[in-house]
Amino acid sequence: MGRLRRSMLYVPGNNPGMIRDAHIYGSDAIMFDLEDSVCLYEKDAARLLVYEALRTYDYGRTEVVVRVNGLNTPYGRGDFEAMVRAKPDTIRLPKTETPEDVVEADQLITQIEKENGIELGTIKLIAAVESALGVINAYKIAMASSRLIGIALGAEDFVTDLKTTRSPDGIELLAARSQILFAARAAGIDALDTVFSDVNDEEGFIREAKLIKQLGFDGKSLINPCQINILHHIFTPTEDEIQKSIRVIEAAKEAEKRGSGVISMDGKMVDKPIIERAYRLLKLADAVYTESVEEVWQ
Ligand SMILES: CC(=O)SCCNC(=O)CCNC(=O)[C@H](O)C(C)(C)COP(=O)(O)OP(=O)(O)OC[C@H]1O[C@@H](n2cnc3c(N)ncnc32)[C@H](O)[C@@H]1OP(=O)(O)O
Ligand SMILES: O=C([O-])CC(=O)C(=O)O
Ligand SMILES: [Mg+2]
Repeated sequence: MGRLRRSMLYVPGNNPGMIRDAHIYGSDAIMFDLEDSVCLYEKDAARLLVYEALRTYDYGRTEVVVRVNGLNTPYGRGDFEAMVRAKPDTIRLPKTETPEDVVEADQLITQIEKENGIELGTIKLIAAVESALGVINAYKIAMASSRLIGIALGAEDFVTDLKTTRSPDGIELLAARSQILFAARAAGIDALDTVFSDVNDEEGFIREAKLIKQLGFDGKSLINPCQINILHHIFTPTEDEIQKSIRVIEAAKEAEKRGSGVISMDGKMVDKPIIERAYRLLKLADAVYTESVEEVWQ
């Protein structure tokens, strides 16, 4: 099982207080933003602030991601130059539309790594898809670089591109979410869902988090610390699921001894894919309980 990426907390890159304390809330990743949460006249200041923070603070085991500006903007190149040298774990490329966007970012990172004596391939990439063209190209994007560890949806920009808005049940996002998920699974990387923008709508957030987990996503971007524990709770296997998985595996081992591939448990068929899911659930439970910081669900 790879790194847990249930929760990625966006932190505006121009907010010194939030940047210093971002990891204390216990999200799996923190994502310093140089793009759309930073207005044009603060772009340079934010880049400098995040650069200094990355070189100064110890964020412990939390994955550190920076969302840079795209290379088709006046800020993109400077963001890459500074951020690669500051060595976050991962750079998130916004508004990715083609595999060439990823290749261009990959080559630039390689060049900066070389110039600064950083081991090649150190900095990983997440490609965020935020337009119809990006969704159509999702698989090619997901396959475009060995640095890619995930492909993500940026729904606010996406619905704007589609000329619609976000609805409570998210029907307008279903096709894009599915396409991104297929692309991620086919490429063997993580599928990461978008932000839920109404901090005060807890019920709506829970509904969306359950939906994306059921679709198969590995996690979701967040905008506020109050969303972290709710999301982690939804992504944590229940005691019941854990016990059932243990029984499935025990029954499968017994069946194997008897030379039988398919068995029945509580009236339901248990065969290879079900056994594989049981192992995966136990691995997730193990990662959640051993790797994540304490979480209290009340
Ligand atoms: C479409 C897109 O591109 S979305 C991605 C870009 N957007 C962002 O990055 C926005 C990130 N989120 C935020 O800036 C804020 O959460 C807001 C503006 C939405 C709400 O801010 P507030 O009203 O201050 O939130 P709230 O009152 O819940 O904050 C509680 C505490 O959490 C801190 N906090 C809030 N959001 C964050 C965050 N994203 N990261 C780190 N700390 C945070 C606050 O500083 C505050 O700390 P304090 O108690 O020490 O003062
Ligand atoms: O990455 C995200 O979820 C936030 C974002 O940029 C968008 O929704 O357009
Ligand atoms: Mg966006």
